[in-house]
Amino acid sequence: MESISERIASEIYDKSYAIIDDFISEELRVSLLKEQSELLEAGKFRIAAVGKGEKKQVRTEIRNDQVLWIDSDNLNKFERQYWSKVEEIRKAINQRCYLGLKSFEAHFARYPIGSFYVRHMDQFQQVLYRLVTVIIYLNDSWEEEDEGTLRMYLPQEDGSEKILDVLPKGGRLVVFMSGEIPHEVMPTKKERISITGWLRDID
Ligand SMILES: O=C(O)CCC(=O)C(=O)O
Ligand SMILES: [Fe+2]
Repeated sequence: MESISERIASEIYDKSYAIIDDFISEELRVSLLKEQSELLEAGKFRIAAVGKGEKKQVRTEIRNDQVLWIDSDNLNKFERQYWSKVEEIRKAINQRCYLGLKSFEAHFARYPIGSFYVRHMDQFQQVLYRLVTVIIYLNDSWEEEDEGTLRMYLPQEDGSEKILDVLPKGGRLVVFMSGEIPHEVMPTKKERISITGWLRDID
């Protein structure tokens, strides 16, 4: 039987994205959410920046979430559980799509009420090594009226785009090709928590 990772890899191969509900257990989701709120309390989060290197700057008209990078050399028990599940995805995508993915980098992201991230692409000049975006949502509950959807602009064969709105439901995993799918976070009406990461072709 096909594993979840193999299913993700074949969906990435076929349509450049995959959405998997209940990718992590409730126990793991709650533990990661709790860790996030403790780190927030401790003042560890920073206003997210855009760009990289010398071009890096805070531009709150583009994005106004807060992030905290996870140190992949010092993972705690729960982070390690998530990393090992992503590792399965990395291997499966490499087998199916020959992308040569080597490593994973990720940060917690917190979107306070009213915050957003305008349309963008995750792979650009400074970060061409970001090949696949992997997002896990940690929210306790999410309804249509909470808004804050991930809006994906799926390129169509005829050159047009198809909009796909994804609710950031807890336990839901979204994977997509970083250089192929423009996307945005619509303004949220409820605090919105996730871990966003990228599979890379560098160590
Ligand atoms: O949280 C999301 O749904 C998307 C976040 C995002 O696009 C990013 O951090 O680059
Ligand atoms: Fe993004």
